[in-house]
Amino acid sequence: MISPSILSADFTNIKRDFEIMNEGGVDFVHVDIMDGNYVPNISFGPSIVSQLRKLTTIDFDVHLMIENPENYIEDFVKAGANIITVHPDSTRHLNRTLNLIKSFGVKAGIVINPAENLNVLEYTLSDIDLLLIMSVNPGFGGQNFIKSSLTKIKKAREIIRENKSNCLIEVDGGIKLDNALEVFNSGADILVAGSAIFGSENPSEEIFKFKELLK
Ligand SMILES: O=C(CO)[C@H](O)[C@H](O)COP(=O)(O)O
Ligand SMILES: [Co+2]
Repeated sequence: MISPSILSADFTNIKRDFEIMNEGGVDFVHVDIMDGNYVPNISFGPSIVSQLRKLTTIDFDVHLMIENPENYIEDFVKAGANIITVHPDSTRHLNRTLNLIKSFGVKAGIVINPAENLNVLEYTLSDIDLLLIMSVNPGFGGQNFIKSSLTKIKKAREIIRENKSNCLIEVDGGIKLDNALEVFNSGADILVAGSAIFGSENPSEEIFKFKELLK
């Protein structure tokens, strides 16, 4: 599955970019929320997300790169999030935050940074619907894919299989047409692609190529 990140979309022409995603039949829209504190960059908040919600019926996969995300879960649910992922080190009581997300009927996930291991899964796997593996350091679009992520994706796939879990693996950062298949074959279910799609001359064609490649 493919989840274009709108971080690299053209916000002066955002309706057009949503039409492209609607027509391209993408599986999710990846929405990156940055607070300038957990990560050294600021993107946008729930009010923008709720405006974007009017432009599509595709599920919003909301990636929270913010401190104390528990304080904003309800706002993002009201804004139209369908999946909410949080970084374990951004929230004091991870189990409580995951339960809070699910209490609104929204899917919950955790995010693993490039230098972090998968140990947190031991006591969270049964509580999550999605594991988001970062293949760049969070904060910016357009960075290079970190190769060691492939080993981590394979390990995560193995843990999920051993535990007979339905948890999906999503991979985020530096995914392009030339590494997408390797990421997919390592065990990813959902690929996030921001600059590869919206930084290209022809985003519709890029979406089509990603879909063809992953068929
Ligand atoms: O979470 C993110 C950055 O923190 C973005 O989702 C990610 O970087 C996507 O952009 P690109 O495909 O250009 O790497
Ligand atoms: Co992201």
